[in-house]
Amino acid sequence: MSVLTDGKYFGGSLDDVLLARASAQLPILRKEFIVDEYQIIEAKSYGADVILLIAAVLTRNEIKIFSETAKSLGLDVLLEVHNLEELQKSIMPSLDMLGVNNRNLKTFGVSTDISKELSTHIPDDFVKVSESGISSVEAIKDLKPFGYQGFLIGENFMKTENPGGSALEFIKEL
Ligand SMILES: O=C(O)c1ccccc1NCC(=O)[C@H](O)[C@H](O)COP(=O)(O)O
Repeated sequence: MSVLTDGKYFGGSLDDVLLARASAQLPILRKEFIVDEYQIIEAKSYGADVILLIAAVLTRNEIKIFSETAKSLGLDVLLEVHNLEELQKSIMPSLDMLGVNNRNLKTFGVSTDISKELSTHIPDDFVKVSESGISSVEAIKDLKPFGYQGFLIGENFMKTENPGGSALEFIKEL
């Protein structure tokens, strides 16, 4: 379960992690622009299981330090990339999952083609996650042959009156 904790752009907060922790037994991802080790300690303290690191805003050295800090705290790490350059810069053993964001940050357009293109460049040691712009079961079925096992879906559920119920219905159809 992905919990956006960024307040400025998404209206989230760490209290949302506490609420999610108290409400569900699922692993919780703190979805945040992590730029400081302190945010990783916060994630652990508030009950998250996984942190997101965004390759577009971090150097390779920062990714190494932050992912090793997370692992030392027992957290898993999802590293997000948008292109091959970010992927090649970031691959290292302290990551658990590699996420390809289907949203182009320059145009905000979404296409799962980038997940397909990058899939062959992601070593099998990592869980492959396709992120954003997914709104149908067909899209998942289309991505699975490319090795994707995780799918980050937000708007498709959040725009409904009952996001939890919509997610359950969606999962039943898979
Ligand atoms: O994740 C991004 O790159 C992003 C860029 C601009 C606005 C919002 C963004 N992400 C917010 C989210 O966490 C999304 O809900 C998540 O990536 C899932 O995507 P979607 O299913 O398209 O909502």
